[in-house]
Amino acid sequence: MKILSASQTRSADAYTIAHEPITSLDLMERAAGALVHWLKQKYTAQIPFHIFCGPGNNGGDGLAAARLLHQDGYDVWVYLLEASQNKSSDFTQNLERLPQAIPVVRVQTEEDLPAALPKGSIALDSLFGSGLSRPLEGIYAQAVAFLNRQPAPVISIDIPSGLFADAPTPAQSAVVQAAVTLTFERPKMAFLLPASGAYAGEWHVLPIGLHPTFLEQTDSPYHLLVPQHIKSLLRPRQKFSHKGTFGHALLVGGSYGKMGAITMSGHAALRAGLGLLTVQVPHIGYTILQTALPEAMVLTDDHAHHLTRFPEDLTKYQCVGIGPGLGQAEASQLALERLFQQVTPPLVLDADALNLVATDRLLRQHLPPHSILTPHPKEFERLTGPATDDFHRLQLLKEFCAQYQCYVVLKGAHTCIGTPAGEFYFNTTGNPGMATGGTGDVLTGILTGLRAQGYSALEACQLGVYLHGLAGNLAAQAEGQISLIASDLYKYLGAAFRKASE
Ligand SMILES: NC(=O)C1=CN([C@@H]2O[C@H](COP(=O)(O)OP(=O)(O)OC[C@H]3O[C@@H](n4cnc5c(N)ncnc54)[C@H](O)[C@@H]3O)[C@@H](O)[C@H]2O)[C@@H](O)CC1
Ligand SMILES: [K+]
Repeated sequence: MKILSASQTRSADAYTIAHEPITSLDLMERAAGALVHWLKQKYTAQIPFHIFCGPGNNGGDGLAAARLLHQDGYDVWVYLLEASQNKSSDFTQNLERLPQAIPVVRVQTEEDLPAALPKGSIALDSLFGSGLSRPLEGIYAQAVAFLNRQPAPVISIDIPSGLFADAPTPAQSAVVQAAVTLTFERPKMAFLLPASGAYAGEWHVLPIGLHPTFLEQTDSPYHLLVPQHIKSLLRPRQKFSHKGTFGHALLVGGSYGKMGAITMSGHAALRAGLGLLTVQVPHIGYTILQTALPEAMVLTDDHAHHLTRFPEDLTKYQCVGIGPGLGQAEASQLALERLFQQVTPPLVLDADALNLVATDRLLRQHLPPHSILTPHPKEFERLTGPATDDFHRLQLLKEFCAQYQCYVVLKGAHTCIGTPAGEFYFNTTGNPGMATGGTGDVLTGILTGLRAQGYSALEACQLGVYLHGLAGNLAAQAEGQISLIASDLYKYLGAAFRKASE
């Protein structure tokens, strides 16, 4: 699903108004209807709503929602913050339509704000939406501070007020901290990035029927991974297939004290549907692997504690995953240099393999094209240098993927896949329970297992990050987020495949 910029959203609104056709006022009514429908599912008419409206169309949404909630028997208070002279016409018309019975407080100075919102009420934030053009100041910033002080949960309409939809919001800006954001048609970029995403709280997308032709014809490099797309990628198993049909992967890693990492990758690769798995570990890992992962074949390095060479013949493997628990011994670096100068099967590089690539110019120069790299933000920074903000990091991601013709899975709450073509795919599954050691090793295993089965690099990345997060969600449902550990992810991977194919 494409993610639109604020200006593309404005164009989508305008196109819908012109081509559906529908008046702008009626489109706002549809948006308010979707909001109120959502609110009514969640809150009974015993819950009072305090609605803070700004001067633009976001404020207009709030006013229309106030009227609809009032009609449905809810107690509603409206606070008007219209210091700006540029009131939108839909705002003005919705103000005229507001029933007399709704109390309206005109807020010009901080003193006009109530001491506090009554216990048990909900605040709706419709101060500013995607039309925000500069950080909030004066009474608007004071209203934001007021809302953020309230114990009442704040529900932001479209976007938390003060947050820029698709540009960095300057530090120290006044931004509403929403418990929930109800956003129209598409999530905003800001929700997906670490510095801004937390302001949106739990966000929900409310479709408002923007014109499908516009959505189809508009290009965006930013995409969201959604269940329908994932389902379309999954290949069902054919009756006469055999283990050779599903690929043979090699996983390379493990070092003294870090054999668990490569063992977990192995479990995950197999649970991802892989036909055959060989794991290469330092000598010390032989018994560990044969015991902990009986389904895998094991090759041992001559060295007891770390990698010094790759197998001579790599042609029998459809993918090689390198890195979990690898360590950064000089001999391992040299082995990697030799590997990169050969023709290799598709590679998945993680953890110390990435750290070695980051510090060794020769490795970077010879990075085989179409490799998949899976850095977390710190590892990514080692590869590209520091980013000044989340949007700059996306720019660095784009440049890195283009320069090295690789796929980068930048891990985070919304893991982002960067491609050589300059596209970005944000994941929608996963939870904070997965912030625990070893979950990255599991992802490497899943990606290696999928790639070896013949999924393209992009397909493997999309399926891999989505299923990894979905397994995390299913594990958290059963075990809770706090107790979730990395091995739960491959334990629930089968359930994730089942759910994704429903
Ligand atoms: N017909 C449409 O176009 C629809 C618009 N919708 C709503 O409209 C919103 C966008 O509306 P607008 O474009 O009117 O934008 P906003 O409601 O976000 O506000 C824009 C107004 O605020 C002013 N402004 C911007 N930054 C300011 C600041 N820091 N301090 C003071 N004033 C500032 C602008 O000059 C403009 O007058 C969306 O977020 C959504 O909530 C929805 O009703 C769906 C349909
Ligand atoms: K808002």
